[in-house]
Amino acid sequence: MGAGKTTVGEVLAERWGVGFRDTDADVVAAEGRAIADIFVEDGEARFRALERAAVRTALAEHTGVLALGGGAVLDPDTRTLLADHVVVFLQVGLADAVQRVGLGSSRPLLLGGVRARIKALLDERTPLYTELATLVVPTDGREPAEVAAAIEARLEEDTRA
Ligand SMILES: Nc1ncnc2c1ncn2[C@@H]1O[C@H](COP(=O)(O)OP(=O)(O)O)[C@@H](O)[C@H]1O
Ligand SMILES: O=C(O)C1=C[C@@H](OP(=O)(O)O)[C@@H](O)[C@H](O)C1
Ligand SMILES: [Mg+2]
Repeated sequence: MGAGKTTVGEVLAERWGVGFRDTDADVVAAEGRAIADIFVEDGEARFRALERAAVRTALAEHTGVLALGGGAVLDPDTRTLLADHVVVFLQVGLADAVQRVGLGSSRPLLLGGVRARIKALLDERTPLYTELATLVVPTDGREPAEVAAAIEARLEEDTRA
């Protein structure tokens, strides 16, 4: 949340001339309602099930850049689905994340104290992100285009190695 997955994913896809897809947008399109509404009306578990299905479908039919939601990897089946893919973990510190997401209410898990909620989510999820990532890229103090360029450079280094 606020790491820049959606923003940097779009920049990267444009840079590479490939398609971009975001599982949050896929869930919203399939359900015809906002993510915040899904959380309020049906709960987080239902959202995770919809998200798991969206990740499965996107990985099967999409060949470009795919952005996931920040909590997607909480689902064990989703983690398994990611096993053979290049997975980039966009690292963000508390201060930059808070600044980026502001006080917008479109992220239901941030309701009730943005700073404290982001800290709790970062503490809880960072071990999972690190475990799943094939590439870890810091984003603090970097513009989305710089982050996209850093991902590209690191992937090229890996290809040469
Ligand atoms: N590297 C960055 N520097 C500054 N702002 C950023 C950066 N990456 C994303 N943003 C901004 O932060 C907000 C959240 O970005 P977003 O791409 O939706 O993150 P995520 O998909 O990881 O939640 C957006 O307003 C976006 O413009
Ligand atoms: O961290 C999370 O659990 C969530 C992150 C959101 O996506 P972004 O990480 O793209 O904001 C979205 O999937 C939903 O609000 C839940
Ligand atoms: Mg996003």
